[in-house]
Amino acid sequence: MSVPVLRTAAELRALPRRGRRAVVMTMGALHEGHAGLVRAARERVGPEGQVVVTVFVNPLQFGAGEDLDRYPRTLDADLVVAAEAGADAVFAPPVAEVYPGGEPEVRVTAGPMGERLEGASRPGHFDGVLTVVAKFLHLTAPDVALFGEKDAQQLAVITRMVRDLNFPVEIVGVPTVRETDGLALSSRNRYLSPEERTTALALSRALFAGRDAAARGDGPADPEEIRAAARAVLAEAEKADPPLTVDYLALVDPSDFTEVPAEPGAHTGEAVLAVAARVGTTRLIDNVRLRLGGTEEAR
Ligand SMILES: Nc1ncnc2c1ncn2[C@@H]1O[C@H](COP(=O)(O)OP(=O)(O)OP(=O)(O)O)[C@@H](O)[C@H]1O
Ligand SMILES: CC(C)(CO)[C@@H](O)C(=O)[O-]
Ligand code: BAL
Repeated sequence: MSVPVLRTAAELRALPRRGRRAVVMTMGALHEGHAGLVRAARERVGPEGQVVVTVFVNPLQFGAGEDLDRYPRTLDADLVVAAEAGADAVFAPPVAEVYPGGEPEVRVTAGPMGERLEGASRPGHFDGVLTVVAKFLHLTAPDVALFGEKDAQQLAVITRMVRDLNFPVEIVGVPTVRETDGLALSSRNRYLSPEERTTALALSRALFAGRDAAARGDGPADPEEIRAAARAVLAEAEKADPPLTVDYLALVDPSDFTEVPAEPGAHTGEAVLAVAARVGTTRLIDNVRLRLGGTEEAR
């Protein structure tokens, strides 16, 4: 099974439009989470529509000392995954095609939301993400763009950019795909040794413990109990061998990623419990959505 690979903006422009067009943006090293996004894209546009997958490791969103150089680049395998999941074309440009003048002087700024959690740990990260997402939305001109809830803050800043800057596209979030033991699929999982992977399971276990705490009782959930339940699991993993180092654990409002206040009932409706941690040299993130009214969200 094969899929056409487009390397330049000119080749992409020459791709004839067919029905509604969906785009799934990725950094490659495709896994079943990405395949799920492509299948969801196909469902959105139907058999007569068009699904374009982008594969691009965007240097602009990596900070100094991050894993830009070692990030897995597996285009041949990615083409197979994209084709099998139902993509019609893959746009995989070289860096010089996306940034012909070198680093762009003009960028999209993510604003205050881009400085919280992931943005605090990775300064400038979301400006880099939004700049390339804006470029790819212009280049692919989709009716709909799909992003994973695994990167919940990224999904929120992209949704905000599209609203604030009037991009004519629908943004759709797709639930996180997990291994049967709970680990969220991520391209960076392939950095993990078997022992590190065992420790890394604490991320999802902590989130599920927080979600269980939210579902206990009848009244409004207690944010401090949720945080404490998750923190207890992480604390154990900080003593494991190899250990986990927590970057942040936060219970936030999904629309702007501000912290949910400690008092039960002060924030009603949905919240996101998010975690970032390092195991060895690998930094992983994960999150779950939960209802502070006490009703458990479906996984
Ligand atoms: N497990 C998953 N379930 C659903 N969507 C996912 C999953 N993993 C990644 N995605 C989504 O796929 C898109 C491309 O993400 P990306 O290529 O960075 O993959 P990744 O596995 O998150 O990689 P990384 O390890 O670099 O974070 C994003 O919208 C991301 O949220
Ligand atoms: C959205 C994205 C493709 C932009 O480089 C990237 O941040 C990712 O893979 O999530
Ligand atoms: N999946 C988010 C892209 C990044 O970590 O840079």
